[in-house]
Amino acid sequence: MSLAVAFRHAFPGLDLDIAFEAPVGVTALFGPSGCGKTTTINAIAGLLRPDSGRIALDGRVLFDRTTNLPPQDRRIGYVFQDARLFPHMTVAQNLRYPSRWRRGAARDFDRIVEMLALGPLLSRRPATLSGGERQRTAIGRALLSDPALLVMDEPLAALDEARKAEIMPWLERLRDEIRLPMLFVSHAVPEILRLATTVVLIQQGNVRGAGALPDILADPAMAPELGAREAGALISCRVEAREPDGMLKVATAAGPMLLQGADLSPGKSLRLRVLAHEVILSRDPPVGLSALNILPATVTRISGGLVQLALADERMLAQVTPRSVETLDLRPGTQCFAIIKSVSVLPS
Ligand SMILES: Nc1ncnc2c1ncn2[C@@H]1O[C@H](COP(=O)(O)OP(=O)(O)OP(=O)(O)O)[C@@H](O)[C@H]1O
Repeated sequence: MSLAVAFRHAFPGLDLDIAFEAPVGVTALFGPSGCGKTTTINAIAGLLRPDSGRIALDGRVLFDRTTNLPPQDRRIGYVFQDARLFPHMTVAQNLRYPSRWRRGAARDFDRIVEMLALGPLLSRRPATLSGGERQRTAIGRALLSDPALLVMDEPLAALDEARKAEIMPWLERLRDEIRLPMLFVSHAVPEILRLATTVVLIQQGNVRGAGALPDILADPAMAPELGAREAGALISCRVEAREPDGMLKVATAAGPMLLQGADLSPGKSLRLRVLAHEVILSRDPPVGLSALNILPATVTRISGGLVQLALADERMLAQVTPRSVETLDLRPGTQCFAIIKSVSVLPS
């Protein structure tokens, strides 16, 4: 199951040339305001007819030279920034609305109500719900239309931080339990770090980069698109043991690491966020340092003040000055040590 998108479209001020694939999981469309994210979504949903191209969902052509399916025949569930529920209907009636003509809808209804914990809300009207509850209802309604693709256009943008935190676990559950490609338009790097499996970076109507989230994060050429402060890698690990001093020992492909303060039990899988400005490089094994996490690494790329490192199967970024690159004589293939000052833990 996947979505394949390739289209061109010319607006007076912007030529769009967009191509990417969205597999099962959450594909984040990320880019500055006006880069073409909504236009891309509209082309996929059938709300805009591109000048040329081909858009196919599970091999089913939605748009090409001879085909242009109307939106209602595309099997796309749409979740907007504002939930757009019918105000005069209860939550149950809103949820049932798209499935009125569909077989098997009753079975799906119970499953989706359970998954999104909508049971206690079923008899309420939208005006009495919180923003997060409204969005959960909108997601449930979109899923009950039996979509082959779920499109979420900045679904958290209208929510305050507390409501965002409330709905995030439901979006994660959706990602992990529903085997669908999902497009997620967002400006917010923290949302993308938590939710996305695939990232498509769009700039001025063009795809600047697309790929699995860890690969995009560890690509020095992509760092400027995400914002310099956000440059850094995402590393998978498993909790091994709680040390006598309370520190947590975790196993990564690059070697063991120690974390402070995380309240997690052995066996749990985690993702560690290692920001480029928290990594220092040394050519020799460092001694007498307070940093606990020092891992052997090989330089793979240097670009724009960022050094990409290979640590076994993992990639990491270190922010260094041109002077340090010269002094340490760093180049692809250089063996060195990555001294990691701090990491943050993301739920896996
Ligand atoms: N109907 C239209 N007619 C002419 N130009 C348009 C039209 N729709 C969009 N554009 C142009 O395409 C550009 C991209 O618009 P789009 O809404 O896709 O951007 P976006 O990345 O979704 O932005 P934002 O994050 O602000 O929502 C706009 O800046 C605008 O110049």
